[in-house]
Amino acid sequence: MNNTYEVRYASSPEAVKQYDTEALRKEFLVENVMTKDALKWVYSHYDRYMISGVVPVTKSVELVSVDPLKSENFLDRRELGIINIGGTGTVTADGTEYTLEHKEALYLGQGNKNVVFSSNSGDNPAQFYLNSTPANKAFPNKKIGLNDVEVVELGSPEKANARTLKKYIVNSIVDVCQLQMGMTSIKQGSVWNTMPAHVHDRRMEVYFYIEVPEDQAVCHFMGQPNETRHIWMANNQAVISPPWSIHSGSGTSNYTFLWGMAGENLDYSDMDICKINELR
Ligand SMILES: O=C(O)C(=O)C[C@H](O)C(=O)CO
Ligand SMILES: [Zn+2]
Repeated sequence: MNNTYEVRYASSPEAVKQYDTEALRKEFLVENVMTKDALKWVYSHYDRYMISGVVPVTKSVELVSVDPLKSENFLDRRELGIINIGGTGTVTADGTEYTLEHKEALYLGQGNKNVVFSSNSGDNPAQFYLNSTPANKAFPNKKIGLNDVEVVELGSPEKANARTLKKYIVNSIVDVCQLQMGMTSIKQGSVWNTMPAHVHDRRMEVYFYIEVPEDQAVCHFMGQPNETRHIWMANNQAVISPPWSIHSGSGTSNYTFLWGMAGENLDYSDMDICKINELR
């Protein structure tokens, strides 16, 4: 099957307190995000956020609707964000071709019907990371190149959290209904992302860890600030962060991650910052 899906229901903070390692991983970790020549979706009931990744190697892959959407076309009532973490690729949307180089992004608005993903070379295929959220208005498609992103330098080497955050799909760059996406790269010698940690009960979030060396790992922290849990993660794995949860990580080396979110507002800086010495 070229297009499959898996549903993840939402869990309450009280329920998650009781989860063991296996249950936490089953509910929140997405182990296989990037699929060769096919699209496999995770449909989260947190803000009906959808997560997938496609690596077209031997053929082009078409975006088709999946059963939970009950719509003829995938984007009839949705918007889609795409970030390419592989070689050069092309996304064709209703006949318009968008070439995405490594770490370039594309926003596709509600109403696109025929969307096809392809790689320029099967030897160095594109790796399209996809996030989709419900939409109620058709905004124009827009490519976001490396010169279009908003860059923010955060943290410091002394606190082991020096990192570069790049905003790709945010409402100061592209008109969106609710989707926001970007990329944060931890600098060499630093290990922490999103520390001090924060919560934004208005928006859920999904992290997709990339550029984690094969023999290394990232420990992702989640939970309410006074009741945290952790999930050990490998390269190219994603984790769903409920709106009531912190989302932060520490690696055994430096790494990069793509973040995406959706919910009540489009205010990236609307975060309730946690005091580090009050985390439990
Ligand atoms: O390193 C960071 O800090 C982040 O990348 C934070 C995410 O962008 C985020 O959590 C946005 O709400
Ligand atoms: Zn956040």
